[in-house]
Amino acid sequence: VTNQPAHELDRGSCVHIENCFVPTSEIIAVEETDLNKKQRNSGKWQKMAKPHAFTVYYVKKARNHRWRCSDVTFWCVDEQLCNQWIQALKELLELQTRPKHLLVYINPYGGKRQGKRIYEQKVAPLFSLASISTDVFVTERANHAKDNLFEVNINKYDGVVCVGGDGMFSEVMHGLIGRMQKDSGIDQNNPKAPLVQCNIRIGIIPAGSTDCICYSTVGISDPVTSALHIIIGDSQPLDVSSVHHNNTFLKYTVSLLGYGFYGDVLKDSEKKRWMGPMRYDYSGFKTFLSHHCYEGTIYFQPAKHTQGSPRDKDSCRTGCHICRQSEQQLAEEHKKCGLKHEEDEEEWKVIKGKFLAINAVNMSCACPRSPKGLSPAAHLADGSSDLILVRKCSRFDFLRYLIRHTNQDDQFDFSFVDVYRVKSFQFTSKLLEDNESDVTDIGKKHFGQFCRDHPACCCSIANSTWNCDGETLNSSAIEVRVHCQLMKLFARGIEENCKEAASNQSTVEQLL
Ligand SMILES: Nc1ncnc2c1ncn2[C@@H]1O[C@H](COP(=O)(O)OP(=O)(O)OP(=O)(O)O)[C@@H](O)[C@H]1O
Ligand SMILES: CCCCCCCCCCCCC/C=C/[C@@H](O)[C@H](CO)NC(C)=O
Ligand SMILES: [Ca+2]
Repeated sequence: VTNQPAHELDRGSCVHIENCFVPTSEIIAVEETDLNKKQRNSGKWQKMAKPHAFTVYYVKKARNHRWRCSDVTFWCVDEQLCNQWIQALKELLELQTRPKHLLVYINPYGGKRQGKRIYEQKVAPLFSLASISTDVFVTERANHAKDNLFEVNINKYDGVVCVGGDGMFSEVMHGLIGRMQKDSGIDQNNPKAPLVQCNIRIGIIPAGSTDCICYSTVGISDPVTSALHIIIGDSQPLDVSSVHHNNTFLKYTVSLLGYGFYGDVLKDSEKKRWMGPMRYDYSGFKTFLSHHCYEGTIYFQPAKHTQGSPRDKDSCRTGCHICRQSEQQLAEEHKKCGLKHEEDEEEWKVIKGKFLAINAVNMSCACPRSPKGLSPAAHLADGSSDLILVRKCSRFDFLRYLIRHTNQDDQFDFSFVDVYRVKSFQFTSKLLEDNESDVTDIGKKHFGQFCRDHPACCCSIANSTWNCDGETLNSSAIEVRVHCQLMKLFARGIEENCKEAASNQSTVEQLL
């Protein structure tokens, strides 16, 4: 089957499986084959007196970023040669930085309530094949996983896996980032505190209703694909934004922080959890009909460090050069600025108005309902967020905007939609400004009399709610700051030319 001697394999090798090349980084496991179980179906080998065999399990890439575990068995007459191959391949796998011991949190109530079954039937057998040991924790209440992460001996683990949706991921992320800051003596309530990076990776096994974080970082929401990314030890850095109000930490967000439409949809849908994922369609329709707009003021600092723009045609893909450059650029800026906090002196822009939706997204927010996402050119790890402002418009125009989430047309090509790439922003609702609460501190600091110079207008009915990665957040004044690459996932971003790779591979399969 192969003409390469076992001792010639090195770290970057590919195993040549007939016409199919598998990078060693994508081998899942190598096992001696139990010949009693394995049927010797190839005529050539049936004639062997005492055959020996080993099986290589590897990642097979299918269409639309879907990965599957495939295997091929190598037969051999020489026992010693067979053992040499097994040994050499196992040594190669040892050289890969892969997780060996994982902490798994399962939300049994996320999505269609299938989390436990999905983990037990689809994921646990793969972990066991890859010799990964696990401590599994099925949550009994909301915040159970988060609280537990403050107590466990985290250093025992090479990663944390969450089985659930975006809300469950958010919980685990809060536990990990919070734990990291606590252990390092960082005060999360200080919005300007330089947060400590979280080097322990999180793997997401999608079992929620939207699974937007999984979809946007892997390209598909599929439990087996995600399990394989975890097994081979992929790594994808991720920007995280912190949300504060008056020097009080509220939440972190990695996908959507949305006020107005998406906040209202979430708030209404929480009452309908019994409907499962359908609740978003029901509440989406209801919220669309209500057509509420909200008045407020947004201050933002444009992200000057990054070369990209939200209107770019190219999207963030595996090994993205924009993310790499932004990381370097930010590191240089931090070195130069030192303790000077120059960020504060940088330009702030202000926008006042009536909005149907204010969406800040750290990633595209692609999901099965919206395959390109809310901002198709947003980057996973460039230290910026795309701030999308949908101004008051007719129901018909808003519907046209929503429909563009689901097709190929440019969703920013509307006179009532503005989009900015930012590194921080602040929002204050008009209601709060009028009440002259403490929150005006935020605005006054940068713009003094600005708000009072513009008399009140007629639109505000009540405040909306924030949709923060699928969790509700009630604050009508917030301060948001993007922390570049604060954490890492077991993922590799979305791969380019996936369709081509998949069709090449299927040709190979036909040849085998
Ligand atoms: N055992 C539990 N009982 C009740 N709620 C839980 C439990 N474990 C976790 N949760 C909470 O359930 C909420 C929603 O879970 P999850 O995100 O997994 O599903 P979802 O909301 O259906 O999916 P999505 O966020 O993708 O729309 C999270 O806020 C999480 O904190
Ligand atoms: C009539 C056409 C309607 C089209 C509606 C398109 C809907 C696209 C939905 C995109 C949501 C992406 C943002 C993700 C948000 C998640 O954080 C959150 C929790 O999982 N999900 C929702 C729905 O708020
Ligand atoms: Ca980003």
